[in-house]
Amino acid sequence: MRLEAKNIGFRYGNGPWLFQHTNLTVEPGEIVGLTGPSGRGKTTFCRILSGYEKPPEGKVTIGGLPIISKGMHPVQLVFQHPEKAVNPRWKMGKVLNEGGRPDLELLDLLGIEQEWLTRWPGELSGGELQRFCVARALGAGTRFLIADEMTTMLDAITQAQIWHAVIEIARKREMGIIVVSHEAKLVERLCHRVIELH
Ligand SMILES: Nc1ncnc2c1ncn2[C@@H]1O[C@H](COP(=O)(O)OP(=O)(O)OP(=O)(O)O)[C@@H](O)[C@H]1O
Repeated sequence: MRLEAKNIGFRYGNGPWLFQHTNLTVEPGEIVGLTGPSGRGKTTFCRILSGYEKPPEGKVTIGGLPIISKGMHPVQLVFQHPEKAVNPRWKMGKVLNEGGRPDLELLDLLGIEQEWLTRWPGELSGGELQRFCVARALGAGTRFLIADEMTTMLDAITQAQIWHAVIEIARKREMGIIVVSHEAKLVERLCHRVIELH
């Protein structure tokens, strides 16, 4: 089931068009890099793909069908700031369960410790918190993951561990990934192909 964005046009309110006639196809199991200068609309495009924004022009489909808005979205977005992505009043066990029953192998691959599940978000480091956001995004129903500067604020070792886990799971499940990053080396290393938003 491929993810397709066809003829997408978007602008905020009555502002100028950020992009128009934009197309993207990602196959299951494919890893695609999305690059472009700052402010060009990469994050906005990712938000459209994952259902947070409805484009005034064009459509997004999976397997040729529009995405149903009930339940967990099959296109999951993980962005740079994990502290903005979790409810500060929920302990981590509950945060994790938002993505469905956690996959123990995945938690292990991501280096999530059992003891962290009883902590509040504010009691974890940024890197520890981001591991939870990744685990939550990789629920059983996820077909495509969008990593929008997902590991940008992390040290090289944590970055490598998270990507190793994500790639491993993606390979097993034939999940597609879109990688948005300003780190050219990371994009080059991870992706089968790279497209530029312009
Ligand atoms: N809610 C909003 N209302 C109005 N304009 C917005 C809104 N969100 C983003 N923008 C504008 O849309 C443009 C594209 O932003 P976006 O975050 O998608 O770009 P980007 O390519 O991801 O940038 P970066 O690489 O710096 O993260 C920017 O000029 C931004 O100021």
